[in-house]
Amino acid sequence: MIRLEHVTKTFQTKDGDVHAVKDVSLHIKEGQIYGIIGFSGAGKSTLVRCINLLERPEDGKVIFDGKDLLELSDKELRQERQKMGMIFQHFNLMRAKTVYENIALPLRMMKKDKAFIEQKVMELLELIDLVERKDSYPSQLSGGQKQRVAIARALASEPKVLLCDEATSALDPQTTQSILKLIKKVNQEMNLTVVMITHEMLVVKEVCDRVAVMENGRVVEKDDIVPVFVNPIQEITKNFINTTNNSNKINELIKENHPLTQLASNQQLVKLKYSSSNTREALISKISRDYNVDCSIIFGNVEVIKDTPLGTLVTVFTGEDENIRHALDQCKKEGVYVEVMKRGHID
Ligand SMILES: Nc1ncnc2c1ncn2[C@@H]1O[C@H](COP(=O)(O)OP(=O)(O)OP(=O)(O)O)[C@@H](O)[C@H]1O
Repeated sequence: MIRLEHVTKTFQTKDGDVHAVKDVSLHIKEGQIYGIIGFSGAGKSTLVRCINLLERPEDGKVIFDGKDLLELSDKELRQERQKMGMIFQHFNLMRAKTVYENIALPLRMMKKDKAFIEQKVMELLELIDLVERKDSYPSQLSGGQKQRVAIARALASEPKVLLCDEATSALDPQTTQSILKLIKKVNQEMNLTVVMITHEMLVVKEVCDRVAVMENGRVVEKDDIVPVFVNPIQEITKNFINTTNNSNKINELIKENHPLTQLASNQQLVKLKYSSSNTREALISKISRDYNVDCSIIFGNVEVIKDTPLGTLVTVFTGEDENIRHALDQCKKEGVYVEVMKRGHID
């Protein structure tokens, strides 16, 4: 659906060149919800604005629906842009227009007739559950309601893609959930491809199928969502993931040499992560029996990544070195992520 190939965007400023996006290649498939995460200034907004050419990259290709957008005439580009809706952190609604008129705006620009507009806007108002507020003005709505109107306006031209630039960043956690639910719904019911820029891993965890992590203009890691959560490679990705649960607390306890993490010479402290719901009990008791090791869990957590449960266990393994090694090899064979966090040593 969208293929970015070696996209590069540099801004010339009076203080010199700002390399906002450097050599980024991504493939966003039809029907996917694709997250782009990074800290402020990482280049996320610039990258997403390169997708609809609100920013023109100086290098690379932006291929949408098989067409290289950089090769199109202005008229052709306008047509392709109609297939991409966009929503923003601060909603960008027209203050002097009602909810109804805000949603109707793109249809009026497309010169659709009155009956078509009426039907489409009412459909969209029902979708966003705001039929009763059709004559309200944006200033009379809550943040969540404004974002719903912005989503309806973005969907009015029946786009194939919805670009979301920090769409939930100005909203409280509960309203964020309701907007994410709406985005998931339109993704599933309308087969809409969604690109979500965010600095919140919780948003990615809730809705995305795939994620790219940006740092200093580059994509430093990209993968499907479950593998990223099970086995993040880059430090920045690990830090983002740590914001979604408290399993990193154990690292602090290790640093402090907390009694929970003090080990005898025949013990190892091991983090296990698994992505299917029934692995835990069966695997732990099985390896304990088969390899003659004791496993005592000191931390356990299950979180749901999109719709997949992902478990984390921090476990003290007690036994012969050789036996623990075999037990951990068995875990790896079963698809469990294994990280030895600390080994006991002979004083
Ligand atoms: N029009 C512009 N002119 C000059 N520099 C720009 C322009 N737009 C963005 N930048 C710079 O490019 C870099 C990337 O900015 P961008 O807004 O893409 O990052 P971001 O990850 O979306 O951050 P944020 O979440 O804060 O918006 C920053 O250093 C920013 O200052």
